Amino acid sequence: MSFPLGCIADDFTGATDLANNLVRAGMRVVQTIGVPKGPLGAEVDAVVVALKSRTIAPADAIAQSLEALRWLQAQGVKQVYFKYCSTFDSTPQGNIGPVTEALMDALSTDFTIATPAFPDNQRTVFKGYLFVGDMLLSESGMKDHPLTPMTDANLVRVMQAQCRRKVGLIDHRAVAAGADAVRARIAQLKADGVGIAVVDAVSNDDLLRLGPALADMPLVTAGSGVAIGLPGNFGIAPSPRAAALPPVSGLHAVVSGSCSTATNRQVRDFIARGHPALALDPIAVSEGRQSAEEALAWAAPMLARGPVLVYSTADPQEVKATQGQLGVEAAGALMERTLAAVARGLVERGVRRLLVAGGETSGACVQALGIAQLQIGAQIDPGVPWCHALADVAPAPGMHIALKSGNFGTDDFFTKAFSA
Ligand SMILES: Nc1ncnc2c1ncn2[C@@H]1O[C@H](COP(=O)(O)OP(=O)(O)OP(=O)(O)O)[C@@H](O)[C@H]1O
Ligand SMILES: O=C(O)[C@@H](O)C(=O)CO
Repeated sequence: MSFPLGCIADDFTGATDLANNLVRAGMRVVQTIGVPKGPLGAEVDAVVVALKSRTIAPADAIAQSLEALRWLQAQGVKQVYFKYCSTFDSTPQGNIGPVTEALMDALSTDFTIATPAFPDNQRTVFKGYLFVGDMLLSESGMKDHPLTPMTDANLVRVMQAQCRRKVGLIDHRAVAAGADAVRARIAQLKADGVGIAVVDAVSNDDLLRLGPALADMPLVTAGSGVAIGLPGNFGIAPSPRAAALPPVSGLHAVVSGSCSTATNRQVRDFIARGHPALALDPIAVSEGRQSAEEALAWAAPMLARGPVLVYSTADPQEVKATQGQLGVEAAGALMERTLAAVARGLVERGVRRLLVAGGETSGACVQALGIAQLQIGAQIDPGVPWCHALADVAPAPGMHIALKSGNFGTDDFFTKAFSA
């Protein structure tokens, strides 16, 4: 079965974020975990292939993205969307620039756009500068990111450092004037030898005006925001039917390995509401004083009463101290393994609505559950929908799972999600 829009996302929660915006704009969307081996076997309007290519070596990110592109082309897609983070997470080596150029080469196209604008989550671009809330990207927490510190908010400069092609800007004057003005600006940029243009957008209206100007572009690169303006190009309008998921019934749980500011607030809020929560300490786990089995033994009698939380979420000082003792990668890998085993054990014990917080943690949990694809449902908060999946331990009728990016969601997200 063919579908018109094919997407490649550089991480799992980011893929879900993109899929969520497409669903809200009326598309029926499936997210695949990695590149599928064959055709999908489901009737959809878009597929998002979720990779884990954000921080791997550029050559590997290119190879994986091209493999995803070949699969999408074999399904007959009309347009390709490369999704990266709304905070433009990358290093001077990539991977946003190198993957964009490799996809342009493979699609034989001489022009594309680049914009992480996602106004629903306070990511706006003006005069080529990315703002996170009221702060420039370079003044936000992203300046201290351990893997992709973002110290320059000027995206034309950031993108140019990663690209061979000339990078330009479609500024807010053109976007505010509408699709014809954007088309005229693109023609001018092409005549000046520009191959990739950063696009200003400070509101959803900007993104909706931009959409029609992208109708004939073989490749679009962006955060998830641009997605709200694309389904109209394929004659698709918003409809609640796009978000309908097969119903499931069962127990509720949250697993959190994210240590972001937002997730720390969400954990505190969940506990303050009197819900049962168990903290896993990486040092105790590394010394065998805590384990996934123990966490499951703690959770089992509690599950019938409502959602339980198992978390290793900690504040920055605790995380630093742990990393100092175990090493950054070893601490991360240990907790990903442990929380993934907890997620699997919870589903084995009857959990059928599972919320996972953190991109890496989500990747580990989805893989431990043997989930190959997710059907995207209704939004809980911007960027985070409930999804339906079949897992090794949750065969038909399956389970509902939500993958929350570290920075997304309101403080009461862990309780609100289960009443959504
Ligand atoms: N207490 C802890 N100390 C050190 N590392 C931890 C601790 N708890 C979790 N980790 C690790 O920190 C990393 C958190 O990354 P993850 O991507 O899951 O969350 P995030 O960065 O908040 O989310 P996103 O990528 O969506 O922004 C994981 O590798 C996790 O295993
Ligand atoms: O765009 C975002 O901010 C998210 O979808 C994401 O990619 C977080 O990793």
